[in-house]
Amino acid sequence: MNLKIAVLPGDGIGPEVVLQAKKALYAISVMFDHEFIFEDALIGAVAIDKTGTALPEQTLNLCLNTDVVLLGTVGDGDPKYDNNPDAQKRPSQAVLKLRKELGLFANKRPIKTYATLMHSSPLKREIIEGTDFIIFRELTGGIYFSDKSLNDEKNKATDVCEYSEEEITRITHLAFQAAQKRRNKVTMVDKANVLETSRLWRNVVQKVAYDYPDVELNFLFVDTAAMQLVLNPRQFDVILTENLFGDILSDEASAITGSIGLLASASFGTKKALFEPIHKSFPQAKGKNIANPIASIVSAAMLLEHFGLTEEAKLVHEAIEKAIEYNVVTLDLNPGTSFGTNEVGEFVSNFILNKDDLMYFNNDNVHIGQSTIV
Ligand SMILES: NC(=O)C1=CN([C@@H]2O[C@H](COP(=O)(O)OP(=O)(O)OC[C@H]3O[C@@H](n4cnc5c(N)ncnc54)[C@H](O)[C@@H]3O)[C@@H](O)[C@H]2O)C=CC1
Ligand SMILES: CC(C)CC(=O)C(=O)O
Ligand SMILES: [Mg+2]
Repeated sequence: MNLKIAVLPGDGIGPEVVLQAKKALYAISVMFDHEFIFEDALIGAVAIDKTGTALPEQTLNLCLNTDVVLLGTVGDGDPKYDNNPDAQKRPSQAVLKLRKELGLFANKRPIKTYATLMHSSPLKREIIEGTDFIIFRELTGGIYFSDKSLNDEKNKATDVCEYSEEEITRITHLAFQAAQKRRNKVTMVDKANVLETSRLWRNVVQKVAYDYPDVELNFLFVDTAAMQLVLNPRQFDVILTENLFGDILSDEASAITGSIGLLASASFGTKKALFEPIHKSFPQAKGKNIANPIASIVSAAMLLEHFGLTEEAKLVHEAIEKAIEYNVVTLDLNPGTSFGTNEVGEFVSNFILNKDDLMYFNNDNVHIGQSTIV
């Protein structure tokens, strides 16, 4: 398959982790005889410094004219970016604008525990073992996108939350269809005891649910859902929710798996698809070779799945599982590790390339080169 991939490394750890995803994709293209053409473009603080805007026209055009987008992370940590009164000069705004322009109304975030990583989560093994669910987050509506204002005295601000039936309906169908391929259960998360938008969500979701009689639907208030996520995460199959709640709950859910550095997301909708880690730019780790690249590499696997390259995606997941199994992991998963971002990425791409001359040693100094793995 020929694929033209727009790569937006961004800021902070973005360039380091996205490089590992690119290496994995390149290795896949070699092994499966695909042609993947990568083209890098600017986004975020680096784009502001070089062009004066967080999402340059050139970047947007590239994304609109390629098959798919691989995004790193944006945001530099310097408040001069995040607090800039001009929205065009805020890195997060670039991500929102990109989502809107590419029609990415659905965001899929799988949360799954790795059998060999139970010790990395602060939660008890008996609670988290076997957790496997997906958060379907609405991505181009709600409070992040509606009207905002600050009065002249700068002592009163508003963020309006708005949703239409159409916006709710289209993602609800996708969530139910996903549930049909899994364990046939959708949990809709809202705050319908307080919010008008949540009451609309409930009505619309209930209406759509008639088309999927084989799928069980239940509702949870978001505060209860936040508690249930850490008390009994195995109860969930597909969580369907609005933009803000999905953003917050997915970061919380990462604690179940052991690190936010493990979780990736796929965004799709009316035009293009985009793949990125769920974490942000972790500016404190920039350039230190300590960021976990697995979330970004999983996002590459999700990209492959999106194009029907199932075997290829499986191999990427297998490589990641091997890295974890052999403790070739970063600091967030093993405080005594001798491996960094690059080494984990190298392990994964070498595994894909089936190299038999690896000279990796795990933390117990046991040789774990490819020849001993397969
Ligand atoms: N999509 C994006 O890239 C977005 C980025 N931002 C920006 O990101 C910056 C940082 O935000 P934070 O709230 O600190 O969140 P963050 O996700 O960057 O980091 C929070 C914590 O998560 C952990 N972490 C995150 N990624 C990791 C990785 N790959 N490996 C290991 N540990 C990891 C670290 O312990 C870190 O201290 C801010 O400047 C913010 O504006 C904001 C919105 C969207
Ligand atoms: C721009 C933000 C809403 C990004 C974010 O935190 C996310 O999508 O997880
Ligand atoms: Mg977030």
